[in-house]
Amino acid sequence: MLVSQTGDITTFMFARFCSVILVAPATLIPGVMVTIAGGWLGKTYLKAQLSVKREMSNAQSPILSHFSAALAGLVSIRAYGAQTAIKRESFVRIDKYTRTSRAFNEVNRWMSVRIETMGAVFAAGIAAYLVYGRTASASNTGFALNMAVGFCDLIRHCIYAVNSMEVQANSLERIQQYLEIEHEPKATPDGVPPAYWPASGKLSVETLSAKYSEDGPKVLRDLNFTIKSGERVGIVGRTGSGKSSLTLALLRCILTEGKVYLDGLPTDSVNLSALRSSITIIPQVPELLSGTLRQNLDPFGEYDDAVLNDSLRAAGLFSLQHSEDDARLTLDSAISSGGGNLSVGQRQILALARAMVRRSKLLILDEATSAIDNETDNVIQASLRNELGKDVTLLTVAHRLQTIMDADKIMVLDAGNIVEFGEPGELLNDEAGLFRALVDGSGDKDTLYTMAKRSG
Ligand SMILES: Nc1ncnc2c1ncn2[C@@H]1O[C@H](COP(=O)(O)OP(=O)(O)OP(=O)(O)O)[C@@H](O)[C@H]1O
Repeated sequence: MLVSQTGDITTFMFARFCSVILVAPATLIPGVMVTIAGGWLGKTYLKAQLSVKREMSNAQSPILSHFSAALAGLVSIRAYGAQTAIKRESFVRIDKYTRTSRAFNEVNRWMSVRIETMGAVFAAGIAAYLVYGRTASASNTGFALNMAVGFCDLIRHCIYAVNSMEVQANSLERIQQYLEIEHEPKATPDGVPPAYWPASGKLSVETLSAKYSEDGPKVLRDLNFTIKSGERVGIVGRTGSGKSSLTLALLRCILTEGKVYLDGLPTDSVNLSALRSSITIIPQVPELLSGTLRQNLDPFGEYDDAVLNDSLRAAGLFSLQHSEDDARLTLDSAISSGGGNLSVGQRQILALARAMVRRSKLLILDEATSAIDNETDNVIQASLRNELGKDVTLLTVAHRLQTIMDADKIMVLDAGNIVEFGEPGELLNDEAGLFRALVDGSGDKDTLYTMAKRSG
């Protein structure tokens, strides 16, 4: 649209210029000079204006983010009496923005003053020439003057139009950059697995390596392991050892090499959407959608309320709330964007309920490191132990060793390698083992040994 607008303005300019030349041919040279001068002014203005505009946009976003952060934290600001500090910071940011926007307006004024002066001199020159020099008729003089004044106005409009085009072309460049972001392969009909898949949670991994980018380092190195259907496996390791990367590799969220078989089917031959809908991952802080709790559990309206309530009960939500509590969660409770009106523990319980509704055979739990109160944590652990089907394989990325001491097996990762994989008691017997070192180094060592003995 801007291109056609610029084209229209140029046509009008040309028509007006020709009209002036027809009445007063001697104005051809001054007219061309005015056009060239206008072009030069426009070029200089564009150069200055683009960088000032960039500064202005850079100064604008901190104000907006500061305002939205202040709005989100209004209660804390009042509670801690931080109004003055927030106001002071707002003024600093507004001052910075005002300085740049003042420079922006001054650049505009610089251009307008010159174009208008040039137009006035041009029109006055033509008027003097037609009245005292060529003595054209009154109607021709009026016509030529009208055209000349409009001509200079059009030069200014043309400069503004080209300028807006340049500014908006920058936004197009940004859109282009987003369009060029690498996409995951699209779902194809060939990769649709049979409807019964996965019938079990058996997981086999052969020489699985993974990295985050083509030229990045390997974060998982040639992992080989098999997990029987229904087994509970705890994944432990020091920070950065590759625990979360392993969960992402199983979901093919990062670049992988090697083979992963879920219920006998190689996952790289399965559609990504089919693969991801058959595995449920409960991240440390689960994301929820804004809507009702029912919509979050069953976004496509496939299950009736009895099934949904059953999953909430099995996940342990009802044991945490009293029936007379007005704030208790029900299927009709409103959930705000991201699940912001629920605690992390409640969100994990809902994510667990979601996994139960979907009857996933492979459940990956990234244990919440953020403070979950003991009662909620116990409820989640009890639900995982007692309510999941016997054929559901559970992988728990553990940050607290207590959670996985009664697991069937423990996988210990170190620098992207599996260094130990076996039953907890067996690993504890290895005095030089990493798992033993982790247990011995933890504050609740005695409890952990007792737990391992009891489950062994
Ligand atoms: N988005 C990423 N891009 C590139 N490298 C990453 C990314 N996330 C993690 N890594 C790297 O992958 C390696 C394994 O990290 P990962 O997050 O899997 O460890 P972790 O064992 O889950 O750690 P933590 O217990 O702290 O969560 C680390 O070396 C880390 O630097």
